[in-house]
Amino acid sequence: MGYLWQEGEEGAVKVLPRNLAVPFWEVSQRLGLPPILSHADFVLANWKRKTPGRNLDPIISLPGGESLRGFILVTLLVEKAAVPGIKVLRSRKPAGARVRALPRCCHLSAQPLHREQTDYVDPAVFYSVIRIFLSGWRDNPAMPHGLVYQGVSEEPLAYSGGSAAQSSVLHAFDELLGIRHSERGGENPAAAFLHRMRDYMPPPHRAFVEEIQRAPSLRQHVLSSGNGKLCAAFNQCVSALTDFRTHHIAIVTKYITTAAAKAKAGRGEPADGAGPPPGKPPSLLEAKGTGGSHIFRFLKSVRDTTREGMISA
Ligand code: HEM
Repeated sequence: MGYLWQEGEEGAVKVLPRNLAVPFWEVSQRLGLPPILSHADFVLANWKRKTPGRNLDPIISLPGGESLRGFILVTLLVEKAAVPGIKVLRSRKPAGARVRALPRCCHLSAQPLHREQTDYVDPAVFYSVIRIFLSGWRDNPAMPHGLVYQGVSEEPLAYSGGSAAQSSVLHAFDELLGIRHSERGGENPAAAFLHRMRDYMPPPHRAFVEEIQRAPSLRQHVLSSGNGKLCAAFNQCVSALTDFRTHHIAIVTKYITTAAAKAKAGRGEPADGAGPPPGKPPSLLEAKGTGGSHIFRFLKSVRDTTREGMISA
């Protein structure tokens, strides 16, 4: 990603030389991941302890200094906060017990997102320095034809950039609660995007999400139980997930929309130590996510479908 984007979006490299492309391709094939930086590489596997039992540090880095470190580690904390929920989800306890245990776990995931992201990641650094390095070469006007992986394919290949949309956590909770983003009337770009993001998950994570999708419907179980307490617990989970997505929209507004406006007005100077922005602040992806989706239309549609997953009394 560093090699590709180091000159900014106007100087993006269109051909990845053979000595980088071939090993990258082969390692990715072995891992069952696409040959581009993904959530799995950048967050899930990208941490080490500074010293045994002490705080964490990322293993691989990109420009962005302390803000990059914060961005990686806070995202990792959200994953960690979801662990109790995932454990409940995997447990063999009866469905009712699992629904009752879940609301507390779903709530946890939102906490680090809105509190700590704001404390540790400078929006100007995120927008002007970090973001471009997460960009992909699919649906990206800076690289409309994709990237030629020399020695792998003569035709350019197109892949979406790294995004927490590739995390299995939200996909797993959605499947568990029966929140089907695809049911909002046939062809739904948000659903198609989210579904495509599963190709960027490590194969066991993808298999886990698909296993939950195939399992008997928890929602149906709660509905047919006629048990008010169970319905309330189920709705608390849906509500926690909706809140998480609402907070996330606020984060994206701050880190992309407001930061872009400040950068345009020349008021978005990254703090010292973040490294220089690669070229001009990126503008081509202002309204689009790193995965190429139209950000707010996409995020709001996903949030609204989540809310619609509530069971009415
Ligand atoms: C500076 C902080 C962040 C920014 C600017 C940001 C930005 C975005 C954008 C633009 C998208 C749209 C999809 C794409 O094209 O990539 C997205 C999706 C998503 N992000 Fe973030 N994000 C941030 C932090 C996080 C964190 C910490 C998490 C938690 C793990 C997270 C979870 C998600 C999820 C799950 C989606 C898919 C949509 C959904 O399921 O609601 N994001 N994000």
